[in-house]
Amino acid sequence: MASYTPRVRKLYTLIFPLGDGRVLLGYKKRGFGRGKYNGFGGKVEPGETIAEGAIRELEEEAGIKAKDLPYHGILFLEATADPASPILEIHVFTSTSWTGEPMETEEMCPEWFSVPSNSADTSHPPIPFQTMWEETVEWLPILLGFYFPVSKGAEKIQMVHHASFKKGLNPQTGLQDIWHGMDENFIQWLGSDEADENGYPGRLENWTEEVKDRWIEERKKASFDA
Ligand SMILES: COc1nc(N)nc2c1ncn2[C@H]1C[C@H](O)[C@@H](COP(=O)(O)OP(=O)(O)OP(=O)(O)O)O1
Repeated sequence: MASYTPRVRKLYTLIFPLGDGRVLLGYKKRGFGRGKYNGFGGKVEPGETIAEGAIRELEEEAGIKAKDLPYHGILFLEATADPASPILEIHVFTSTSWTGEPMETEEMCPEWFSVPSNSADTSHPPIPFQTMWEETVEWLPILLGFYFPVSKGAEKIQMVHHASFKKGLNPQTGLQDIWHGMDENFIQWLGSDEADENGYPGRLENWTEEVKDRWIEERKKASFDA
């Protein structure tokens, strides 16, 4: 029987704190993604769970400690220009309850933005999609759009998203940057207790490493063959 060798992946977390009709984003002041707005997160450290890593990073970056942590999805990000590089596996959460007040830290400057919905708090500016990672623009409106009108059971909405990036000149920095432009991109929304017709579990909690790799490879092949 052929043995299964998992692909190298780096684990990251990403949290979007939510208020009534508003979302807290962080302006990244240094390092990877500097100059962009994003959720709060970072690498999962050895010995901690993904949820523990998410809570720690939110506190380090925004000064608040999450009391709830609905799980929404996984982003698989890959550099097309560098096939040997690991896949970034980013686990996405929201949070609606925390202790402390958002505050600027060495890494991030937190700011509230209005989410377009019936209950939107219009005292904040609209989400600055033009200064966010381009793959985030694909799924964040759907995630927030689902979340706000449907408060009951909203924590069940989940997604998997694969995006690959090509090398090029980054117009923002003027440098060669493998994350410069999005190449292939496919997204699947989950929300069922049943597996789909291809056998993929309807809940992310049930996705094994092997299932994740198979899903990515099948989607890539389908997009190549199309
Ligand atoms: C390129 O596409 C990305 N899109 C989005 N939305 N988020 C991304 C993308 N690539 C990375 N991220 C997220 C994942 C993490 O939340 C941060 C990066 O974390 P960082 O490299 O700053 O990790 P830390 O552990 O905080 O690093 P240091 O403490 O060593 O600065 O961005």
